[in-house]
Amino acid sequence: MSAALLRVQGLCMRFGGLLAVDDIAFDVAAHEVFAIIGPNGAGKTTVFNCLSGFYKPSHGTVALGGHEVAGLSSHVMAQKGVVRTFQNARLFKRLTVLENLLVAQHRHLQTGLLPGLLKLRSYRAAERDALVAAAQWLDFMDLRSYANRPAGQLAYGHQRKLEIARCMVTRPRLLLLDEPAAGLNPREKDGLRQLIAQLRTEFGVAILLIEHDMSLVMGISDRILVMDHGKSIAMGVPEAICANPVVIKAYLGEE
Ligand SMILES: Nc1ncnc2c1ncn2[C@@H]1O[C@H](COP(=O)(O)OP(=O)(O)OP(=O)(O)O)[C@@H](O)[C@H]1O
Repeated sequence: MSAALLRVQGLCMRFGGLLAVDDIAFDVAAHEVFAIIGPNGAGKTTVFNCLSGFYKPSHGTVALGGHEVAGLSSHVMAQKGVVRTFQNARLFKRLTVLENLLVAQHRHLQTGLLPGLLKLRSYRAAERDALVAAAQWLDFMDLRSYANRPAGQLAYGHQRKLEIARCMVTRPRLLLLDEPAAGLNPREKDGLRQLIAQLRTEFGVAILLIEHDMSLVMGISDRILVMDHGKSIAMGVPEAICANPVVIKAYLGEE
């Protein structure tokens, strides 16, 4: 396996008396699909929040491409190529689908106020590039016919696709997907499975996902970390995780 893109070591997150994340360690390689699973309240989302700049970890290190990034803001993490989706799609619901994709790039590129006010050539070029990239992702996600609709009016499955497009339009190195299959119908889940495979192979992004849909997780993940009560209880390839009695007891057994 190639060198780690993301290396997490000794990660802890404490909320008062609760150690929600307790000494978690794992690597994600470039182009890898890595899943974190575990029962409700295991600490999965808290790990995501620590990796994407929403929480400053209580302890531990997070290295991206060999550089320490623990505690940086979500905005800086996005500039470094780490972006995420949320359990419930967080979009600018009153902006159009296209505008959502443009805003994502503006926040990312930071062409600056002055060039924008003066409409300098560099600003116009950035605007044009942003439109081209947005159009490409609208096509790729089959959302072009909704381009001028407010995002909040899209069907839920389309909103989830738009949220992933909004991440991808910033050309991330690592995409964090928080329960991407939640609320999707079986056909949409099949589409998601294909989409994740394509994002990795065609766009070279590594994917870290939290997911409760075991069929999806087992079908798309290279490796899986299982958490329970904040701790890591198993890590390995899907076949090994499925056959691990500790995992079956803690997680699969409660289905
Ligand atoms: N901001 C917070 N303040 C206090 N406690 C928190 C906070 N965020 C999470 N927790 C607690 O930390 C623990 C882990 O929560 P977390 O949301 O990370 O679990 P999870 O594995 O993502 O669960 P789920 O699968 O239900 O989303 C839970 O006991 C939760 O109540």
